[in-house]
Amino acid sequence: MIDVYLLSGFLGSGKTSLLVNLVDQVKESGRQPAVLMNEFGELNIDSQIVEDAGEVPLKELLNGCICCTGAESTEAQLQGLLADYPEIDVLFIETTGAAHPVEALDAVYSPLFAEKLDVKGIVTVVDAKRWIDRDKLSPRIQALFLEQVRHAHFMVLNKTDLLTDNQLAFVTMQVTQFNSYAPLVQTMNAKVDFSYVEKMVNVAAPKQSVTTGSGLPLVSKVLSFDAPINQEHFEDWVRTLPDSVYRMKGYIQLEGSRYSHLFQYAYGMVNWIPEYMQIPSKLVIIGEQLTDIEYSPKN
Ligand SMILES: Nc1nc2c(ncn2[C@@H]2O[C@H](COP(=O)(O)OP(=O)(O)OP(=O)(O)O)[C@@H](O)[C@H]2O)c(=O)[nH]1
Repeated sequence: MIDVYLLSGFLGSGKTSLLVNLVDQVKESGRQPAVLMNEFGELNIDSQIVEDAGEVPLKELLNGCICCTGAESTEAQLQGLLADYPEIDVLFIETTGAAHPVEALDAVYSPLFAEKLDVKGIVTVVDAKRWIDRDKLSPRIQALFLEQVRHAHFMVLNKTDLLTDNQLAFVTMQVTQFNSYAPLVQTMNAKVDFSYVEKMVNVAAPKQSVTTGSGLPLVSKVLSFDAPINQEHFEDWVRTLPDSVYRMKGYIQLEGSRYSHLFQYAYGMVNWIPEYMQIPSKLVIIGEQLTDIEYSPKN
């Protein structure tokens, strides 16, 4: 399994600095890192910085973010990366500062990778200076900034050099109140010990009955099905699910169909798209508190 970390954080918070640091540390530990990054616009400055850091497999998604270029495009990029570099140990995915962490996670939780990727969690870089000035952001951007903090499994409170001791104590208290389950480190230039991140992400994310990824509040769970599924019965089950299920997707073999269907669920809506091949039936669920969620096929 490849350990996967999503690096989230507001524009300019220090994600690229963190990425370069972590990639170096993974290499020093004798493991093979890889990077998937995306940015707005054609000019990709960040990937240049990472390439300069040495031989690291890298895929980039230009023209849009991981969420709006579509999960399919990310899936294709990931598939390409995994095929080209079978020896990857740790994969970092830098999301654009404008990405909502749930959507960024969504892109990596593909049923195609359920057995290959171990999504460890979201590491959010919080710009300490920006936190103080966040009232100056527009309401929509402010909400995104807070969502990135709320969904973190590990927080890097960066740019601490720009704050007084009092301000730093105050910001740290506020941020940890806002997200009280994720460990936090205070940094300059996003310098953090990767072995500490690895250890603490696991502490913050106790393994439940999940196959890939884990953590609070966002968790994922994979259900596998051996026999074809009755569509009506399945959709009835979907309607019984709690609001804490945000997103589901999977390849499902339906009764009466020769090939699999791609199943998508978001915001209460279901969507089925026929595929032209048989793919093992697996459903990836993303949400909060999923331990009790199981599907019992129609007898
Ligand atoms: N003062 C100060 N500046 C920092 C710190 N960390 C990063 N910076 C600077 O902040 C700027 C943005 O850093 P990046 O690492 O590129 O941040 P990013 O989140 O990848 O930025 P985007 O790609 O725009 O989203 C750079 O000019 C860094 O040198 C810090 O701890 N203190």
